[in-house]
Amino acid sequence: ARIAMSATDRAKTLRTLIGMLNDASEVVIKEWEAEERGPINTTPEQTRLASPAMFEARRIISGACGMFLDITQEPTTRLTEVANSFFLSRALHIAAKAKIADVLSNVDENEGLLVDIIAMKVGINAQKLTRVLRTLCTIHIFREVKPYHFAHSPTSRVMIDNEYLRCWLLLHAMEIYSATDKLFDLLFDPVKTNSYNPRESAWQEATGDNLLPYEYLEQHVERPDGSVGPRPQLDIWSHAMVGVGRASAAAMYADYPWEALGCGTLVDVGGGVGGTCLDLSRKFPNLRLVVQDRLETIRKAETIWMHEYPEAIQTGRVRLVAHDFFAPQPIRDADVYFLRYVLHDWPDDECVAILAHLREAMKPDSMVLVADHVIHPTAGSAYLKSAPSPLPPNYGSAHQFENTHDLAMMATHNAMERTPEMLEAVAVRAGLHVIKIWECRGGIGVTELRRDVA
Ligand SMILES: C[S@@+](CC[C@H](N)C(=O)[O-])C[C@H]1O[C@@H](n2cnc3c(N)ncnc32)[C@H](O)[C@@H]1O
Repeated sequence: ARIAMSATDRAKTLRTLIGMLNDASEVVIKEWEAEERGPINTTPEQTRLASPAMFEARRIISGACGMFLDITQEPTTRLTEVANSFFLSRALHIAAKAKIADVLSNVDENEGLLVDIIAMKVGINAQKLTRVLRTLCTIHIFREVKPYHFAHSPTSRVMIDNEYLRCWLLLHAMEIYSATDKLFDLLFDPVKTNSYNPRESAWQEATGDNLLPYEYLEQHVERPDGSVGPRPQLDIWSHAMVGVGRASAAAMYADYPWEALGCGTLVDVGGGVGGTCLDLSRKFPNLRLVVQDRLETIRKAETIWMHEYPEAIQTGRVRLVAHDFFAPQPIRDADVYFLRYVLHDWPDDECVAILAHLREAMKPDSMVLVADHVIHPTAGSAYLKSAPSPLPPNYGSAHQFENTHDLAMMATHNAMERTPEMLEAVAVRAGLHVIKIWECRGGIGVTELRRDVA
C-alpha cells in the first residue's frame, strides 16, 4: 500500500522545520555579531574553524532546508533538478578553469564587469559564458548586478587568488568526472560490479589502462610544453590535497585531545610528506613522531622538513622512514599508529592487511587512530550523535558531501568511506575494535581502535 504523509503530518513537519531554522539562524546571527566585535587578527586557521555552536547550527540549517524543499517542491521537478545537477558542477569547473574569480577580483560590486570583457580575457564566447555564469549566479555563486555585468558574491569571493581551492574544485573536473561516466556501465556489468580490485575501478575504465590513480598521475608523459615528466594533472592533485588537508586539519587538531598523548610516540602510517606531523610537532613539542610513506614520498619529505623544521629532524624527535604499510610494522609498541586519508583509499581486504600489521606491533595499550570521513548511516549509528527530529539521524542534506565523496572513492579506487559499523567489521578481522569516535567540525572523524574493549 502507498504510505503518504497526511496533510496534518506534513504541516507539523514543516512547522517544526521552520522553528529549527529560526533557532539555528539566531545562533548564526549571534556568531556573526561576535565576529564583528572580535579581534581582527585571528589566524587563518581560527577564521576557518566554526565554533561548535555555529557548526551545529549550520548542519541543522542545511539539513532542514533540504528537507523543507523536499516536502514543498513538486516531486518531478525536484527529481529532474537532481538528474541534471551535474551541469551545476560543470559550470563551476568552467569558472575555476577560466579563473573567473581572479578576473572579477577588483571589480566594483555595484557596477560589475561587462561579460564581453570577461569573455575576451578567458577566451570563451561571450554569449555562452553569460549562460554559464547565470547558471552559477542562480545558486548565488557570482552575481549579475545589471544585465550582462557580473561581480562577486560572498561565496565566489573565497576563490580569489586561492590556487589551492581552485585546484580542489578542478580535481572534480578531470579523471574523477570521466570515471563517473564509466561507473554507470561498470555497476551493471555482471562481473565487474562485484570486483573490489583497485585496478578494476571506473578510473581505469576512464583512463584506458590498469594504473592506480597515483601511478597514472606520476607516469612520465610528454607535456604540452614539450618537456617529459609527470602528467600536468599531478600538480593540480598535489595542490588540491594541501588545500583540503589544511581545511579539515584545523578541526582535527581542535577536536581530538592530542595533549593527552603527552610525550608518547605517534607513527604516521602513510603520512605523505608529513604535513600532519609538521603541525603536531609544532603544537605538541613533547610528542615523538615517525612519518612513514613510500620511498619517493619520504625523499620529498626530507627536503621539505630540512627547509621547514630542520631541528626536529636533527634532534631525532621526528623521524622520516620509508615503509610499505603492507609489510610488517618495524616500529613496535608505539603509543599511537595514525592513519589519515589512508583506509578510505583501500577496499576491505587491503585495510585488514594494513591494520593487521599494526595490531601485530601494538602493545596492550597502543591505539590506532583513523582520521577519515565518517559515513553517518541515514538511519543512524550507535557511535554517532543523531540529528534532532524530524531531520534524518545523519542531518540529511548536511551529510551530502560525505556520501558523494564515498562515491568518488568507489569510482577512483574501488574503495570507500566507511560507517562506524563498516570500520568495526574491518577492524575485527584484524583483531581490533572501534572504541570511540571524535566527530570533528571539519567533516572528518578520528576513530580510536584498540586491541581490547575496556
Ligand atoms: C591520500 S594520501 C594521505 C597522506 C597523509 N596521510 C595525509 O593525510 O595527508 C595516501 C598516502 O598513502 C601513501 N601510500 C600508498 N601506498 C602506500 C604503501 N604501500 N605504503 C606506504 N604508504 C603508501 C601514499 O604515498 C600517500 O602519501
